[in-house]
Order: sequence, then structure tokens, then C-alpha cells
Amino acid sequence: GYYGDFGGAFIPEMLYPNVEELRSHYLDIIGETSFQEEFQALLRDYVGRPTPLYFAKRLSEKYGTKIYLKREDLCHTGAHKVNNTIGQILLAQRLGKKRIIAETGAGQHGVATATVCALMGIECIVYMGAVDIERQAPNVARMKMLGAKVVPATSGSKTLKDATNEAIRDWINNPVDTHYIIGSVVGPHPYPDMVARFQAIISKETKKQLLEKEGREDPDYVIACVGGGSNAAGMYYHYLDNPKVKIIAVEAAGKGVSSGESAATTALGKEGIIHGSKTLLMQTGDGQITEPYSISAGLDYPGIGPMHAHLYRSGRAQFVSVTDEAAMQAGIEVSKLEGIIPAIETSHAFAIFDQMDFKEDDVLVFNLSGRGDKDLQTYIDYFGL
Ligand SMILES: CC/C=C(/N=C/c1c(COP(=O)(O)O)cnc(C)c1O)C(=O)O
Repeated sequence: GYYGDFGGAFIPEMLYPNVEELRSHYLDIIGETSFQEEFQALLRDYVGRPTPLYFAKRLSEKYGTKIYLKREDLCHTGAHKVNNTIGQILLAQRLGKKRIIAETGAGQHGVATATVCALMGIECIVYMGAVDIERQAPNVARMKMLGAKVVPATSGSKTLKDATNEAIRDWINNPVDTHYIIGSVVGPHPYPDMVARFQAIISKETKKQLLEKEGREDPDYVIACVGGGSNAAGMYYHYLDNPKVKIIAVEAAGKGVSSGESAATTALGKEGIIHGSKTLLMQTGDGQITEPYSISAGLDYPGIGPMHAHLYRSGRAQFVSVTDEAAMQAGIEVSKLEGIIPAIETSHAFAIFDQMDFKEDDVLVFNLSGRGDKDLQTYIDYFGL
């Protein structure tokens, strides 16, 4: 379960049975024909896949290059997170689990977990930082409507990291009947690999769609925002072994990388262990986790998935970070040029144009990871709309 120097499962003794049960069964279960048939049928008939690969005409004209958008915002629940929760709920059922827990920051993973628990009739508890409960209120309401119990995390910065700590604490106390649906490519092996496999449908579809539209499977660039890195993992997955496809990963600089209020993990992080995984994370000299900051709850995380730590260290991906201000401006620009209001997380990806030079005949694919409904109040307050 390693990506170069990164990955592994550095977990407390009490979690070992749960994680070991997952590690020893997940590949066999995912590989079963009956699993794949159910998984693919739900992605098609319930999530609404394949999601469109849309040529963004006005955005392309503005930036003088060819821009395609992979529309994960059109998945049921409004973001890519549901691709993973469908896979993990089927796995949990096959492992005989009766109770589901999850962490959430932006609330999209929380909604996606509550959704599949409603679908399957399984109890659902979602841990969410008290700060995020405020700034993603629409998603809290949706989780409750879907029958989930939302438990505030009030420690630390009261954001995603703290919600994850609370979920892990719950799992340690409920090891036998509970499955923890982790929402990104983070945590102990096998989670980073398992979540990436469930999200890989994104680039699988993109290859086929780009062949139809451009007569080639491979774009020149694939671009995605990175919190833990799951939407990015899905966008990159089937292009990783093709060096002709350049990979751009966009992190949240918050108020600026050197402002002390940032979540740009590859710029500010050092090797360490967070939530059971050896990866890069923002930390003090004595290894305490530094509180991150981003205007977007989904990128407001001090770590990064081990896959992305490796992509960064190996140079396979180019990592850039953009500030709150740049992301918010990009969000309103995409809204006005394409009629699509992106989630603030996704808006970070669209804010790279002043740091990158693209050629007129370059083909770019952006992963539009989610829609902006959850963020309307933030957009309205920010721009005084
Ligand atoms: C699992 C914690 C992250 C959450 N969301 C992260 C997120 C992200 C960043 O998460 P990754 O794709 O895993 O890097 C990007 N786009 C949207 C629309 C998101 O909601 C959540 O709780 O919903």
C-alpha cells in the first residue's frame, strides 16, 4: 500500500482488526462480477453516469486554448463523492456491516454517504466540524433530510481534520458492526487505493469521450483541485502511465502560502503521519499538525493523499496553489462565461490561468468536481450580490 515513500497503515493497535479485515478482502470483493454489475448499474441508473465531457466554448475563447469540463457536478448529490460512497456501501454490505460512519468538510461526502445509506436502509452517522456546519449549512440540512445523524466536531480548528479524528474515535469504539466510509484518498491502506479505484470511472469515461470529440484519448493536460485528492485521483488514474499527459494539481493557498493561513500542503508540508498514512502534512517543528485554512471546506485539510505526495515528489504532477481571492474570482467567471456555478473547491482549479501558459491547440480537461449550490451564501457575501 505504498506510493513511493508514502502510504502504509500507521494505525493504533485497536484499529488493526478493522483495517486488516478491509485490506484482506477489498480487492476480492471489488473484483467479484456481482459487485461490478451492481456498482456499474447504480453508477448508471442512480448516479446518472456517464457524466458529460463538455467543451467550454466561451472559457476556451477567453483563454485561447481548448477547455473541456468533466461534469462531476452533474452526479446525483452534486459532486464526485458519490462514486466512492456507492462502492464503499456495497463493500460494507458484503462485509456484513450494520452501521456506517463518515467524516465531512464541504458536506458533499456527508450527503453522498447519507444518500447511499438511505438507498440501502443502513444507519448513518456523519462527523462534521462545527465551523463547517455553519459554512455548509445547506448540506447539513440535506444530510438530516436523508436520515443521517450529524455530529459536530468541536476540537481543534473544528474543520475536516477534526471531523476525521472524531470518526476514527467512533470506529475504535465500534469496531465490529461499523464501516467507516472515508471520503478521500487519505487514511491507512487500503483506503487511498480503494477510493482511487472507485473514482477511476472519471478518467475511464473521459478517455472514451475525448476520442469521440477530439479523435484522441489523451488530452495535453488534466487539471483538478486537491484536498485529500480523490476527484484528482479519479481524473488522473487512467493517464498516470502516459507521460504525454501533463498533470496539474491545484491546492488552496488560502490567504497566501506564507500568510500563516493556508492549506497548500505540498508547499508547506513535511513528511509525517496523519490519519494513519505516511504523507506530506503541515506540521510544527515538533510534529504537531498545523491548523490549515481555506475559504473552501473541502480543501481545508493539513494533509494530502499519499498518492499525491508521491506525484509531487516524483515530479509526475505539477502542483500549483491559488488564493481564496483567485478562486472566488474564477468561480464567478466560470458562472458568467459558461452558466455553471462551481463549488468553491472546484473554482480553485479554474484559477490557474495567470500561472500557466497554454498553447492554442492544447487540449485541457478540468475535473468539475462539484456544483456551487452549497456555497451560494459564501459567493453572495463575498461579492455583495
Ligand atoms: C471528505 C472531505 C471532503 C469533502 N469535499 C471535498 C471536495 C473536494 C476536495 O476533495 P478531494 O476531491 O478528495 O480532494 C473537491 N470538490 C468538491 C466538490 C468537494 O466537496 C466533503 O466532505 O464533502
